[in-house]
Amino acid sequence: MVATFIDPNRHRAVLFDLDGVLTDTARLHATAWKRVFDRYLAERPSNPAEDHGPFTDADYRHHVDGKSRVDGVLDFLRARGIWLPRGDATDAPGAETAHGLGALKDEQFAAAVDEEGVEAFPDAVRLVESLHRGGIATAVVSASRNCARVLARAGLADAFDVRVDGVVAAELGLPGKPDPALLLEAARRLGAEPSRSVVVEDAEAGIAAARAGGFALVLGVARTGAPSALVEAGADVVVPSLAEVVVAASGQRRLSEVPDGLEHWDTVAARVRGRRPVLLLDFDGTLAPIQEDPAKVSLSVSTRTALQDLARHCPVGVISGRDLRDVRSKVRLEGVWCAGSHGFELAGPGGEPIAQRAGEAALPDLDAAEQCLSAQVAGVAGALVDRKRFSLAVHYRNVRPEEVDHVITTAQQVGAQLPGLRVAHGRKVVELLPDIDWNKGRALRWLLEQAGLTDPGLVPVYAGDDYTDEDALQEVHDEGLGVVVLSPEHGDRLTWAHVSVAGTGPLIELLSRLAGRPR
Ligand SMILES: O=P(O)(O)OC[C@H]1O[C@H](O[C@H]2O[C@H](CO)[C@@H](O)[C@H](O)[C@H]2O)[C@H](O)[C@@H](O)[C@@H]1O
Repeated sequence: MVATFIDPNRHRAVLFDLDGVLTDTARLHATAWKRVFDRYLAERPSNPAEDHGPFTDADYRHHVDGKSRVDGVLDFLRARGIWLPRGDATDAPGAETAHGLGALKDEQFAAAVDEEGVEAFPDAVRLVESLHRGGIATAVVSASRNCARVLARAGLADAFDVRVDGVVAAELGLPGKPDPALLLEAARRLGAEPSRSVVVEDAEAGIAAARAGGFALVLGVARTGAPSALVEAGADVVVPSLAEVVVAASGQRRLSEVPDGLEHWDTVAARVRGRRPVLLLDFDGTLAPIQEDPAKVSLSVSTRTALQDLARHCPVGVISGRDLRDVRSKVRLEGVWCAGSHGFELAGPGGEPIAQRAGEAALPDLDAAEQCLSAQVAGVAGALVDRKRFSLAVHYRNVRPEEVDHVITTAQQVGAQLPGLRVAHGRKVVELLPDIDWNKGRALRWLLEQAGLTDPGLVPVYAGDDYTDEDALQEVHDEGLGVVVLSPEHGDRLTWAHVSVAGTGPLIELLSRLAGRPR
């Protein structure tokens, strides 16, 4: 699972599907279709060449979702061996044509909207608001002729710069998804090239349309179903919720654009400006290379020797996702501060615990998540549930590829059900953490204050490799130096780091030069 960034430097517009992405109306559509098709198929004279079994969720996703009403009727019935005439818009609701059945479904959908109302998904509303703050244009693009009405019922009537829906499609004679015509029309109206626009979709037909239209980023949302169907349809990335989509800030860059710190020492020197460094370092993937078994990770002799030497010349701290006791037992260096559970627990250089109560309220939810996930993923070979005092990791590095989705989805669902927890992603790991405004960045600031290391003659330097390190890299972005340790697992994601290094060896070399202890 990859953190997903919308980047104002690259993306000019984001085009959203409506039902299931912005509003909770996909289930109203699915229910209305089911009523119409189940009744039609039950009343149709039996025929061995036709399948009259009930309409299923899979039928909705594969044949109907995202398409125009008429195309949905024709495509679904064709899959059941039934060819209906198309008819036209004058057909009465329930007439035995695609228009007739489509009109009947529309009556049922409209009644359901009136009876049940429409909710906008809060994660979608937050994303649209942050896109507007970031100066990125937005459109809603839907095959539905009910689009304006649904948006109004959800309180989103004025939330988008452009709307291209089933009404516009009929006026312009545009084909529905999976043809890209509606998306391309929306991009044209926004004045944004598809190659600089993002499409957010939950339907296979919509994903295929975005792919065919050459859009820069095709983002699938699998709020309930399995992400793999959307990946197969062509999504670049699939998220379980739009809360995982972040609008990048202007200080971030792609990993491929970050200069190597050893080759561009001038960049490092300009940030440090002769100040004494305070070295704050991530552990896994930074000080110790990634391994299949987290328990087998250790500092190499040369890294240990170099760190011990550094710790004698400048303040050093390790801020890890591991349990505090675990990371301390792996670091075992005199004079080094250690923070565990992504900064929710801290020990001073002599090992003395420093009270930090922020995560305590979440302990019952972490206990419940541990119990639940240990039971639910216990049967998956290679899955590992690792409880730390203030977080829970579900590792899938050693899980067979076809079972990875299941492990990720299960962990995310458990995290979403427990109000005290939030979900974060790391390298082949899903982490459940206390849902409070505390992270490695806040922990870094706290550590500097606890240790009395806020003197202007000091410069905080943070090095990390993973998504959870970005909070700390952001924290040092304005005043300090951020170093990202590259790995092939990253793709070309965004980072707050100023410079990169190619691995632990080059990192130690860079830190040693910084501390005036060149190796
Ligand atoms: O903040 P960190 O010190 O980087 O800790 C983050 C997680 O690191 C560990 O998992 C990662 O490293 C494992 C060993 O190389 C690897 O098998 C796994 O795939 C990685 O995600 C650790 O086990 C977790 O508890 C930490 O949260």
